[in-house]
Amino acid sequence: MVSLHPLIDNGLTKGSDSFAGGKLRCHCQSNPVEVTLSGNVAHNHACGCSKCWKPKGALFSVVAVISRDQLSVTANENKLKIVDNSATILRNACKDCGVHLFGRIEKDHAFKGLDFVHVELSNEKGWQEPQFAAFVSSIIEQGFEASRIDEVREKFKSVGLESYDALSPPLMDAIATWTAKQSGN
Ligand SMILES: N[C@@H](CCC(=O)N[C@@H](CS)C(=O)NCC(=O)O)C(=O)O
Ligand SMILES: [Zn+2]
Ligand SMILES: [Zn+2]
Repeated sequence: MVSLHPLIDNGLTKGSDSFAGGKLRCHCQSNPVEVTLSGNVAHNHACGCSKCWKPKGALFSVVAVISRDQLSVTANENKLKIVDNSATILRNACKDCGVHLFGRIEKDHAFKGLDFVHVELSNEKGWQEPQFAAFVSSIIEQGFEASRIDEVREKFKSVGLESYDALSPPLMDAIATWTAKQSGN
C-alpha cells in the first residue's frame, strides 16, 4: 500500500474539541526553533503541492491554519528564513534542518490573517485531524506515476478523506467569494 503521510497511513486520530494548543518544534537536536500556538488548528488537510513541507519519505504534507494572533515564535527565531519571498504563503523554515515552522500571507488574500502550520511538529495530542486531501494530482508533477494515482485516492478514501485537486469546495468557494467582492461583483 502506498505511504501518504505518517498521520494518515494507519488511520486518523481524532482531535479534541477542548484542546487548547501547544508547541511546534523543528527537527534540530540542539536549539530547535519553537512556535507556540494558543489554540487548536482548523481546516487541517493533506496537501500534495510542491511547496508545502513534507516529512522525509511522505508523498503529502499535512497542513492546517490558525489565526496569526494565536501564533508566536518562542525560541530560536533567529534560525528562521523565508523559503520563497515571491510565494503567496511566506513559509518560514529553519535554516539548519529545513523544517517549515509556519507560513504567513502578507498580501491581500482571502486567507490573510491565517498562518499555515504542521501539527506533527508537536508532541501534544488533541490537534484537529486531517479533514480532506488537497492538490492530489500535484504529486504527479513531482514524479509520482500518474497510472498509480487511483491507489492514492483509494487510500485517502479508506481513512475517510475526500480527495481534491485544489482545495476543498468550501475553501474554494471562500476564495471565490473574496475575489468576487474584490472585483465589485
Ligand atoms: N501544482 C502546484 C500547486 C501549487 C499550489 O497552488 N499550492 C497551493 C496549496 S499550498 C497554494 O495555495 N499555494 C500558494 C503558495 O504556495 O504560496 C505545485 O505543486 O506546486
Ligand atoms: Zn531546525
Ligand atoms: Zn500545499
